[in-house]
Amino acid sequence: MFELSKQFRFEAAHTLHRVIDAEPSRRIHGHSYRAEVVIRGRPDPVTGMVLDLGLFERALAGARDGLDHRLLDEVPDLGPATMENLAAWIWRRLAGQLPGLARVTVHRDSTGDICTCFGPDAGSGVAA
Ligand SMILES: Nc1nc2c(c(=O)[nH]1)N=C([C@H](O)[C@H](O)COP(=O)(O)OP(=O)(O)OP(=O)(O)O)CN2
Ligand SMILES: [Zn+2]
Repeated sequence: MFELSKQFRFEAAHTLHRVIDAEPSRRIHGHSYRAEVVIRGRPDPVTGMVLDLGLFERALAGARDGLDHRLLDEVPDLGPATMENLAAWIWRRLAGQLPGLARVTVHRDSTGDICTCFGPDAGSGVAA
């Protein structure tokens, strides 16, 4: 069994309702995100590939386009623009296109924040 992964970066703005740091979080502000997508499978005996990385990249491009340079509050079906919901949104977006999808991890490198989604029921309050 193999794991094959690919990453993409996106820049996005959001607001959040929080108990702490409430006022600055409510204002529109931006973050740099990095998403890592992992699929699990066995290499095809003819091609030697779990999945052609070019096809992998094409699938990720659609998800990236839905998030990059967006106001995340306005992204359909995302819900509150947390890292948890971003990981779940990317999962839902890719699940139909990437057989063997195993996990989606969203990183905010500037603050060391990392969130991993392992399946479709991981979102909060948004129907899968
Ligand atoms: N469980 C979660 N908690 C928080 C999330 C989240 O997605 N899941 N997100 C936030 C906010 O995005 C918040 O803006 C992060 O705030 P903070 O850690 O203070 O980092 P900065 O805004 O200072 O980050 P910079 O990129 O350095 O500006 C909070 N909690
Ligand atoms: Zn934020």
